[in-house]
Amino acid sequence: MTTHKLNPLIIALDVATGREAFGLVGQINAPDLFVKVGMQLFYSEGPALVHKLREQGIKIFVDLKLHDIPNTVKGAAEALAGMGISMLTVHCAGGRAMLEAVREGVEKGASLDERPLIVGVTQLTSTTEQVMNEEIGIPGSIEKAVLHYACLAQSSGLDGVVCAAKEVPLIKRTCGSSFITVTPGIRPAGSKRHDQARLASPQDALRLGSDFLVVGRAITQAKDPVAAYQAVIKEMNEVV
Ligand SMILES: O=C(O)c1cc(=O)[nH]c(=O)n1[C@@H]1O[C@H](COP(=O)(O)O)[C@@H](O)[C@H]1O
Repeated sequence: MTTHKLNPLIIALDVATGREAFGLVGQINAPDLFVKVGMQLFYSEGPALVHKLREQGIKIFVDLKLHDIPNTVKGAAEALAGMGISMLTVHCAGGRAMLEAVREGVEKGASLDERPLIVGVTQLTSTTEQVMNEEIGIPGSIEKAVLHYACLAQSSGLDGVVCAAKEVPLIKRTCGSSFITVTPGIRPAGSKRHDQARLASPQDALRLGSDFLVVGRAITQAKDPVAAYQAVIKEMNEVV
């Protein structure tokens, strides 16, 4: 499993073209880059882009948030795992049989010594409690819903979950410290909140126990992405 020695800062490459993606990674040019290729970039550039990034020694999180019948996600997970990536996502809302199928697919597709981490999306960080209650139809608090999915993910063989930083302590207390938490919705002081609802600063996310911080627009849309990346790293390094 590719758990260890991954950079805890994941850059979300939410850009339209490979050219823009390579422009950004070339500018930042850090030795241990860990980037997220999401729907926009993967759907436009495909697996070829993943292979090209890998050739540069970059670690890759492919975030396609799988959510379909078990047989379909199993095949998708197998194909993704065969690309030599380090992390992938699936929606916990698909239920146990689907989550177990992703795990099976990953094990089938991955090489023996290296399988990607599988993390389950709990409640999107753009979702408020009101939206979850009134539109999605899940009653109660966000924390309770997120914890429910975290427990389901763990008992279905996933390595961790994607959640908001504030929810990390409860998940770690319940599922154990080795159950991985990946937290988007990260905003360094002074940056725009955009469409995110459940936010945290890089320092707060680390202090709350988050294992991986996902940062997109605060870096990729900054006037100076290199300075923005370095500022986040500096902020993270200040947390003892
Ligand atoms: O699975 C994810 O990565 C994800 C889950 C979630 O709940 N919220 C969330 O924002 N993300 C992703 O994290 C990234 C956040 O981007 P920024 O808001 O620009 O930092 C985007 O690529 C989202 O697709």
